[in-house]
Amino acid sequence: MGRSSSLSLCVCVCVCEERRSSLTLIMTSISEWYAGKNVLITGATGFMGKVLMEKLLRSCPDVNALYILVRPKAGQSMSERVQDMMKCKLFDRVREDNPDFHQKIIPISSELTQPGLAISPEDVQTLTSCINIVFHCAATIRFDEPLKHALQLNVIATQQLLSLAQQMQHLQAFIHISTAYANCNRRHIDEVIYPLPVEPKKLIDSLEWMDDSIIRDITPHLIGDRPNTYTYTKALAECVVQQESGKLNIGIIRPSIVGASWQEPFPGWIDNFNGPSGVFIAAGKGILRTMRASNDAVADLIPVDVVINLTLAAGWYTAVHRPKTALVYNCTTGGINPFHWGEIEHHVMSTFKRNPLEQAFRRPNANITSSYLIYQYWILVSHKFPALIYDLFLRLSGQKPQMMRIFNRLHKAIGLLEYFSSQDWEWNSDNMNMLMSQLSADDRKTFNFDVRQLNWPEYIENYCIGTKKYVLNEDMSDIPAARQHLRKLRNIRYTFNTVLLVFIWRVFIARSQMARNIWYFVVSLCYKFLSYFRASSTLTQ
Ligand SMILES: CCCCC/C=C\C/C=C\CCCCCCCC(=O)SCCNC(=O)CCNC(=O)[C@H](O)C(C)(C)COP(=O)(O)OP(=O)(O)OC[C@H]1O[C@@H](n2cnc3c(N)ncnc32)[C@H](O)[C@@H]1OP(=O)(O)O
Ligand SMILES: NC(=O)C1=CN([C@@H]2O[C@H](COP(=O)(O)OP(=O)(O)OC[C@H]3O[C@@H](n4cnc5c(N)ncnc54)[C@H](OP(=O)(O)O)[C@@H]3O)[C@@H](O)[C@H]2O)C=CC1
Repeated sequence: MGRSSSLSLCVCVCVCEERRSSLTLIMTSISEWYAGKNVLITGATGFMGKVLMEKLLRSCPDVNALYILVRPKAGQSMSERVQDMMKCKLFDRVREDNPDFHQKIIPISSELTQPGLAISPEDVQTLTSCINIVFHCAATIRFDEPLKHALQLNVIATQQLLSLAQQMQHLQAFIHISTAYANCNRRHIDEVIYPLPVEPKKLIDSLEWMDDSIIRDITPHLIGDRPNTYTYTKALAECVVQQESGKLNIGIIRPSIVGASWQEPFPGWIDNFNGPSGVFIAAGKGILRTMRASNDAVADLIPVDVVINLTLAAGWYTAVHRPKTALVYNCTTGGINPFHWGEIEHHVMSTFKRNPLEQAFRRPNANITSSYLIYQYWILVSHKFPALIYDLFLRLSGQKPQMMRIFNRLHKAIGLLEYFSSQDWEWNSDNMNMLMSQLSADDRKTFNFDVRQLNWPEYIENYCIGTKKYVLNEDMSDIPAARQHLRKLRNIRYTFNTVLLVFIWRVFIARSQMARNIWYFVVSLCYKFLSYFRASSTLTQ
């Protein structure tokens, strides 16, 4: 064989080998791909971070290690926080499968708002030499965060993490968690990174030297037609990811309103008051009686397990296919399986009537309205008036009044949410569909993000029960006592209404002949109506 033919054979063998190995790589299942991998997660102590860790440990049991960036908080050291977190009920299934699962979790001390993310040089060395994939979940999700802090965490920390990722020798994918509302100033949102009128780097440089009061003054001008600093800084973060991605393989996940789990690790898992959860709880406790929302607007809730399954699948796809530019995945339900706020209200109320929360303030009975005047009326009659009476009762019984304070906080919270519950958006979800089509039948089951199968009434019921069990730590066996409490509240209401009626009668009606005539007229009209309906129903029987 001549030199040239042996060379071409060698090239051919190499090409075939390369093709085979890339084919094998493409054919590997998601959990096979994660086998042996070292994963870096930010925001692991948060709602989504915990579900992400749980799913990785449970469905990708051969993953090598999860490196998590954690800070000490509320008097607890980093290790105490991680130990506490691993005791959480969320990890019950993982614990059952592998009681030593904690050995795979390697906490790294980090404060994301500090230079270099406050990671020690030894830890930087470890991370840069072993990490294969990064999931960046950490963020401040508060709607009222001062711009400087939101920028520090949501944008500058992302920039710093990207620069750390650039140094990682074996990194195959960087997945950034954004929000579907990053571009909520648009009605139709494609899976693209939209440019902003301001250059993120210039903004970061300018805000650095500015006084807090000046920043507060210019914040409304900067955020423009976005409702808060959260959505604005998440949009800036996307631009930073695009600009600073260099040679990294990037995926951006944009979930809408992340709610309790649909199926995994069990239905209804939720551990916070964010977004709709706080509203559901406040309504279930009988505190919230009204909220501004449009009955017909799409409630774009997305279960947390769906978001996490899509995120893990996107990690696999990004590493294996290495798309040339960052792929954005709008992770929403509205365009695929729409459900509306009016329907949510109905199912939430019905669930809490059947499964009441303990020690409710009043019987659950909330109504949403899009009318400002009706909303203000109900705020006065159903929130402020009962709060005043209750605080008066507390004062008279020697206790500290608290209800008005609770309502003021509630009004602030629902005021910040109403932007999202009063209008519709249209998200394109081509990349989510494309990703689904790339999965094997088994992966589609294990990492299910097909929201067409979501049964909303069942999901909302599990969500509400989840808030009761996992957020409020209430026992389902106490439901009879909670029902008894609601009956007591009903009797108090009947008594109160009767006393009020007698009072109105004594003060206004009994003193004037004309009021008495009107009163008798109304009563006789009601009586005639009742007799008419009784007679007509007897005839039809
Ligand atoms: C029954 C009919 C229902 C019909 C449904 C109608 C409408 C649906 C409602 C909402 C839909 C819109 C959701 C939009 C989400 C957009 C999607 C995103 O991108 S995700 C990010 C979501 N982010 C949030 O949701 C954060 C919003 N929260 C805040 O910004 C702040 O928490 C705050 C509301 C401004 C309150 O700040 P404050 O300083 O006053 O309090 P804290 O946050 O420090 O909390 C103190 C304490 O209270 C608990 N808490 C917080 N929120 C609530 C709440 N809503 N209800 C009850 N309790 C709440 C909190 O856990 C703290 O407790 P503790 O001190 O024990 O830790
Ligand atoms: N929840 C939702 O409805 C939606 C969320 N998202 C996005 O998903 C991601 C995760 O959200 P979610 O889990 O709900 O948020 P959480 O508020 O539950 O979690 C936030 C995480 O970020 C960490 N973090 C915050 N500040 C710092 C800091 N200075 N240094 C280190 N870590 C910090 C928190 O750590 P610590 O425990 O120490 O505070 C926590 O682990 C975010 O990027 C958010 O924008 C997008 C759409 C909807």
